[in-house]
Amino acid sequence: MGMGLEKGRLIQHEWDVFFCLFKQLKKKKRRRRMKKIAVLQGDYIGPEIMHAGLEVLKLASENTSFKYRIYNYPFGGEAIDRYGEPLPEETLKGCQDSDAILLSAIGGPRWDKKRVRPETGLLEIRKHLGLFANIRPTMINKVLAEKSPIKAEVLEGTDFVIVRELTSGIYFGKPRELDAKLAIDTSSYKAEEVERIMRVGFEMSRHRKKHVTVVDKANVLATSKLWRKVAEKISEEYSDIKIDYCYVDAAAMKIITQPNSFDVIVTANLFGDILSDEASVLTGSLGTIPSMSVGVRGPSLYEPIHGSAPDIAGEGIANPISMILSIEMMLRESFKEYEIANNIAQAVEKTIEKRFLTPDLGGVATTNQVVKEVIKNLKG
Ligand SMILES: NC(=O)c1ccc[n+]([C@@H]2O[C@H](COP(=O)([O-])OP(=O)(O)OC[C@H]3O[C@@H](n4cnc5c(N)ncnc54)[C@H](O)[C@@H]3O)[C@@H](O)[C@H]2O)c1
Ligand SMILES: CC(C)[C@H](C(=O)O)[C@@H](O)C(=O)O
Ligand SMILES: [Mg+2]
Repeated sequence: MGMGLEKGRLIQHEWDVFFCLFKQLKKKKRRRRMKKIAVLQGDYIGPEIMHAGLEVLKLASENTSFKYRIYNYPFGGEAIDRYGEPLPEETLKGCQDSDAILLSAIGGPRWDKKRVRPETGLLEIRKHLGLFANIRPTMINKVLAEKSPIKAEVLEGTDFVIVRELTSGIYFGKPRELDAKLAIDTSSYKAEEVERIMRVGFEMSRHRKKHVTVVDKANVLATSKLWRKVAEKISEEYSDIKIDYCYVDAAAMKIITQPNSFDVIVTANLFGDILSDEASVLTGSLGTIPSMSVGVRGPSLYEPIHGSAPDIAGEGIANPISMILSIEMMLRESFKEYEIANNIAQAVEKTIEKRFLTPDLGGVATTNQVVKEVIKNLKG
């Protein structure tokens, strides 16, 4: 019996080793698997900057072990024209089935008076994929500081991130009504929605300057009062991190006058939308800021914070940096491809230093010239 047991143990042990190796092999294979990237090229300048970003991705990934395949799907205005809706089933399924999603920008005057707007598709995809946290970094380098309308000494040391709640608040609250005499929007937040976005903010801050600022309107709004209550509770779990509070009107002023006083700003959907466009002024242009939207599970979505810039579409002068840096974020966060991401980041930095700048940054370069320069500056 003893022997049998021993033998059994041995066999069991061999199986364990075998399964362990098998699992490791599978894991390796999974890591090496061709990644699926869903691409939503969007409207107006959307296709121009997406093309630019994908060129950089292609060249930066060449001769590396990172393999990917692009799947293009109709979305936004383009999808309304073809299918009558901004988020067709095929697009949603393709995105759900991907490893990461790249979006440029949608919308524009062409659809402003249509029954359905492209922007509805954007809200739908965020909701369907549960992308509740939108991360919008503001980083400044020397050249961008020169281009900024804000004084260099004010900008000194600025490096903050806006953590914007993305699937609730006034964007999604019910009732929503509109008739000739009355319009209603509803702002609502559940404590659990506030709690999870707070945790994202605190976790991020842990790897940064350990300072969270909750931006709200708690002197007036019930939702903001709940935000503060939840923030206070969660902050007890993060005793190493400093927390403070700022009303949104004052925050709008401080972002311009004391931008280096922030590390991680956690805020509601609408406040985050407005403050992040404002923060882009610090960097000299809206065309420089990337973003990432993450959920509990499933693929994350990467997109510039700006819109489809109809006023410059077709001129070949859109700034591609926001799109290129969104791709850099994707490589880092979804694929852990730090080397390729770092290579792209340094190539963008060099391109800016060498003053290859589009007109929004006071330069004369075209989108293509910037892209060519970024590619030239890639190492290896
Ligand atoms: N995520 C998105 O897809 C998204 C985001 C914001 C706005 N929109 C939509 O975009 C459309 C246009 O909106 P808008 O004009 O208010 O805002 P916008 O962000 O498109 O443009 C605002 C200003 O910034 C400039 N700009 C923006 N991106 C630029 C870039 N990469 N390079 C150079 N200049 C750039 C534009 O030329 C314009 O002068 C609207 O339909 C809006 O709803 C979409
Ligand atoms: C187009 C619009 C719906 C969108 C938003 O308000 O979230 C945009 O402004 C953004 O910042 O991504
Ligand atoms: Mg916006």
